[in-house]
Amino acid sequence: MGTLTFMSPCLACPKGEGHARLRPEIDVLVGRTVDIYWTVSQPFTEPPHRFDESVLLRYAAANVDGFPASPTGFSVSQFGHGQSNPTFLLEVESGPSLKKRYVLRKKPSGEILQSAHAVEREFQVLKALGDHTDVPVPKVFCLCTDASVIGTAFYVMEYLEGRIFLDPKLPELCPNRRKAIYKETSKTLAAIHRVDVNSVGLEKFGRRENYCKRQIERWARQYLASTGESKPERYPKMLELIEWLRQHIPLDDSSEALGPCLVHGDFRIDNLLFHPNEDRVIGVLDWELSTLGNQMCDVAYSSLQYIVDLSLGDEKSYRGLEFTGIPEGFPSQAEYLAEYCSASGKPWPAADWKFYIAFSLFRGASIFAGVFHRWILGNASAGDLAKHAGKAGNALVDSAWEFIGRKTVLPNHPPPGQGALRNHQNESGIERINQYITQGSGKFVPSQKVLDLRNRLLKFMEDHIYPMEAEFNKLAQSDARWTIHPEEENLKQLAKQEGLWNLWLPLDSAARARELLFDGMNHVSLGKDSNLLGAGLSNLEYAYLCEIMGRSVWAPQVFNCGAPDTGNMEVLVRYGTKEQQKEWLVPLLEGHIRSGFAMTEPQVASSDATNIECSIAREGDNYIINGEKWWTSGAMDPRCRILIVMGKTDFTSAKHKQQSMILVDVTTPGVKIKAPLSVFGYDDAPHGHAEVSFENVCVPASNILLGEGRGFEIAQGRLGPGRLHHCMRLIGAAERGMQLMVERAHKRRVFGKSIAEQGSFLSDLAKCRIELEMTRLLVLEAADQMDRLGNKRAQGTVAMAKVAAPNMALKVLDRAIQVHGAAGVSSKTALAHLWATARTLRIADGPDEVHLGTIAKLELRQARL
Ligand SMILES: Cc1cc2nc3c(=O)[nH]c(=O)nc-3n(C[C@H](O)[C@H](O)[C@H](O)COP(=O)(O)OP(=O)(O)OC[C@H]3O[C@@H](n4cnc5c(N)ncnc54)[C@H](O)[C@@H]3O)c2cc1C
Repeated sequence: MGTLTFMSPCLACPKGEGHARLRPEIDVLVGRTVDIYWTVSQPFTEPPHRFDESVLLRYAAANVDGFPASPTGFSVSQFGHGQSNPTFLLEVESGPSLKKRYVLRKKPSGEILQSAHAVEREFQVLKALGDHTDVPVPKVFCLCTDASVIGTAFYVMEYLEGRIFLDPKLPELCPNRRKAIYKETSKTLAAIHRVDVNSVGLEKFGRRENYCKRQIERWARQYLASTGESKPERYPKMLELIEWLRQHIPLDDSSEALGPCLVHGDFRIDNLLFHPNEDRVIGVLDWELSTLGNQMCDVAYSSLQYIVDLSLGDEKSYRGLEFTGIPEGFPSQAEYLAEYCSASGKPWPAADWKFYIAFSLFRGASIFAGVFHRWILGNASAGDLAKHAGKAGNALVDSAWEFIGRKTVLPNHPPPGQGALRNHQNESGIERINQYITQGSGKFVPSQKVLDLRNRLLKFMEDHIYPMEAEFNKLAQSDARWTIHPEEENLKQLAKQEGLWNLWLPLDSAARARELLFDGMNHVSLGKDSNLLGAGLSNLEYAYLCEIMGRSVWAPQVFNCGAPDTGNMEVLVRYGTKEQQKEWLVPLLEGHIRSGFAMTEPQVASSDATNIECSIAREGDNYIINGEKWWTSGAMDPRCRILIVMGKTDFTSAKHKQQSMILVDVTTPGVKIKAPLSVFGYDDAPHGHAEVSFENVCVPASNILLGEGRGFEIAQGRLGPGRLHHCMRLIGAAERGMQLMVERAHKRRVFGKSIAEQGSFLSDLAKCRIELEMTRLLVLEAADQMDRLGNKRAQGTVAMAKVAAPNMALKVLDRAIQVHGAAGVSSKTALAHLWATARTLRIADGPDEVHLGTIAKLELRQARL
């Protein structure tokens, strides 16, 4: 056996160093199999653990299954010094070549704290798990509580051969194996957490409720006992941390509704025994601190290596992998958690992650304080390294405060790819849709290309959009609301670099733009402009992506997929001349400028565009425009440079031939952006919906689009795909509502139960999901029909989607608001703004009644045929 060195105190053990991980460094560091269950280190010599081997032999022969009845040899040796429950290897021979091995674990001799060395509990949990679950644990044979056998209670268990990895960075493994080992680690933890304690007889194994609260008090007491007068100095930040933790205990900590949950209490990679050759766990060890409680504490504890390095030493920063660099092949913290959530079916812990990590660090700091105190007293069994424990403890406290101070600690959702796509999380549907759209084949199963884009988009949202929402909102409510947040422009560049740019541009329109603007050059020859023309997607393909952008009101413009720009660009692509395209379409495609569409007028019912009164009169080589517009979305944006104005060039011709559309540079004299309008109090700064007046505005005649009297024709073209985009985004808005609703329902307790347990909520939630899925299918169908049949023949289905989508989103968001109580109507969540936006789309996208009229007319026409 190799020599033993102290590595790190076990942060779960009340005695700390008494439970220190002792390592056979040679065997393990080179990654070779550690050939015994728990490394044999020292001969059976330690005086406090002496006992009569012959009595033990007799007892074992009578009580241990398969133990040789007449052994020819029997030896006992002790595993690594320092374990809080002394552990021994029993080797028994019953013939020249027949040797059997067992492991015995006992309480320490002498006076002990009963609660700290409860081998009876270890035996109980190992037996329950071994007999009834697939959690890999060594098989236990017998528990002996008769002190006359070896002096204290003990149990005997199976001896397993395998590997223990003592360094969580797994330096001895290649990147692929590291990944596999961590995946297995998270799956094993999930297997423990999935155990139904009632059905395996562990329902009385501990108290579930108020676990964190009790733990905080326990470790706070320990810290106070180890520091202060005539002891090591107290660290004021530790006292503040205790207070912070008391104030931030997660709501579900007191929930009985979650039922009793098994907690390992010391779950970390070096308590797992891996198969000698395969990357799978064959035994979870060290159950001394197992109990019932809050399982997220186990999860956070098992992730601490990302935040801190717990090994003691000189001149250390104690900084974890997030600072020192994540080794190749290693999952990020979010990926590790995603695997765990996927395997356990637990909700994504972003909301309370600060607490759980801070709590684990606090517990560690308290243990280190104890170790340091004992070192000063001269009785630390961790040896000389314990002299660093004081500094290490304070470093953990500093890390906790640094972590608490971070803007974000986890993305709002698990990262796409790996386990997250299979996540059972939240029952929110966000991951459910990932499940069904990524599996098998069928009409609505997107191609691999779309799935790749979708995953990249999801990651972009997690990494860049959700974390910035609060910041963008803050600026939009400040005095500087009509300016652009610099980060928005940075994100646009990033989206462009990542190929998440102009994805809305349909394949056929892109082909036309390529022809006119780039003389038919293909993507490759376009070089740096290669993604200006989108990704060559159909409307159906874009639907899967647009939906994701709809989850945040801030997202679409970052990808240059926001309204009204997409509709305006579509007009320019389809109906613009080469010159018009060069002047306006290119900067729009590049995202350098923005645009507005000015049709609606305050004095006439604008849902019937034949009422429009704005005049566009030809004078020589120019047109003179006079009129009042309102609700010109985007006109307040400082980047807005071009308006497409709808007006009448001939008040006398046929009803649908009077209207024309013309391009107007907003800087043209006579254009007055008068004031922003607000929607339920939201002025949507810096985008805005403006009142605009045109007073003798003179523009070149070449600014007319398609020709005089062609306004209606263009409107039909513009409002096809462009308006379906609203429906796609509304699906995303509703998904966000579902997700927030479910998260809230799990957390919030009313009248003794969580909202998630209230019957009325359950039925409402289910109905929301049904409506959302029906609407999603309708929107996908409409997009598919536009691709296959063209915009005109798809108009009935598009009209249905336009009515169904905002109405569905309103219902879902309204329900989500209700579940949030007063917070739901405030600006504390994204719900109120999403709801307000969805409500406008029952009007802004053409009133429901107009679409219903279209649907009904088609239905009647069909019946006549
Ligand atoms: C947030 C927001 C953004 C907007 N952005 C733009 C923009 O960028 N550019 C732009 O030009 N306009 C924009 N609009 C205006 C929008 O297009 C119009 O509000 C819409 O076309 C309806 O016109 P109206 O407001 O004049 O309502 P009206 O035409 O006066 O209609 C009022 C109501 O009459 C009823 N009605 C209408 N037609 C029928 C029918 N056939 N049968 C039965 N009842 C009917 C409906 O209940 C309808 O809501 C926006 C509006 C909002 C709220």
